[in-house]
Amino acid sequence: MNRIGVIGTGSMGSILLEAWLTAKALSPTQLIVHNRTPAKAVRLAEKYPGLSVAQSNTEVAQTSSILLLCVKPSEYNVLLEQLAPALTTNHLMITITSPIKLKQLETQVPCPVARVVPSITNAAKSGVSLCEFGSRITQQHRQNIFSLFSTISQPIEVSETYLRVSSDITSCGPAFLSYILQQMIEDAEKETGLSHEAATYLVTHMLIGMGELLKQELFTLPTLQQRVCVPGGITGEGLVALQKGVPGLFAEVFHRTHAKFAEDQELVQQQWKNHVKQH
Ligand SMILES: NC(=O)C1=CN([C@@H]2O[C@H](COP(=O)(O)OP(=O)(O)OC[C@H]3O[C@@H](n4cnc5c(N)ncnc54)[C@H](OP(=O)(O)O)[C@@H]3O)[C@@H](O)[C@H]2O)C=CC1
Ligand SMILES: O=C(O)[C@@H]1CCC=N1
Repeated sequence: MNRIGVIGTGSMGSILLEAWLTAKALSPTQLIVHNRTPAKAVRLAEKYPGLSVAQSNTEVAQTSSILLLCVKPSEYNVLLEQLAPALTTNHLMITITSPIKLKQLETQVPCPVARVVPSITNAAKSGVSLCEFGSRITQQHRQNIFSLFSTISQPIEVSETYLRVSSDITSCGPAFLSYILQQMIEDAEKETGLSHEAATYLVTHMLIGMGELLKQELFTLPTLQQRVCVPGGITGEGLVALQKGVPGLFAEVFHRTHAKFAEDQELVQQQWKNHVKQH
């Protein structure tokens, strides 16, 4: 595998890097990193001997063929400017952010570009990563991307149309579901006096067990409900409350994420236009 340059070792950049290293899918010498605040990158190099820290993004581009961009959308302008002197048609650029269209990115760089939207679940070498490929991507690039991300996730290809909602489910989903489960814990505490610790323990292990049932394909989501809902039993009573409050709730979630996404896309476009004017 070619050397991989990870740019931005914040939350997601470091999660991906550590997932590959702990999975032994990559060795530290196959990676070079750079972060705007150097201390974050240095800490990783101390933890994983052999991992190189570049002094600049130009150095990352000069010493690696795959560039994994793990910065936020608003940080792309500066980053692309820093990379420009060293970028060639032989690089493969992978962005992990959603609001920047691949077509837009292709106008700024000479190399093939792809998007892989990861998920925090990849930290456990689990969950999905969403892949979208730009027009310069070859079959070989696809294979390389799939093989790299399959060591820590289930990579699947998505079209731009469904990228947002797919990412809402796979990347934002862990936050949404943990919020709901947090409510279960708090209400159990409030309504019955069960300790926070005990409720957290029960909820956590219920979720792990449920994940196992799905993983082992012993049940699907609908058959799980059917089997737990004993006719005339207690679960059905509890579900009545959920049936009142939950339908439509995720429609609102998706409306909000899509609106924020459109806002971010617009902001990026404006930023890029202003940037071009200034130069
Ligand atoms: N968190 C998640 O679960 C997921 C996040 N994503 C996407 O990943 C992207 C990054 O998110 P996240 O990791 O949470 O954000 P963070 O802010 O934690 O990480 C971004 C990092 O990029 C660094 N950075 C910014 N500009 C540069 C530059 N020019 N050169 C080098 N490093 C730079 C920042 O440095 P500094 O230390 O100076 O701030 C920071 O460490 C976002 O677009 C997000 O949508 C995608 C899927 C899931
Ligand atoms: O909250 C965010 O913007 C990112 C996108 C996917 C997960 N986290």
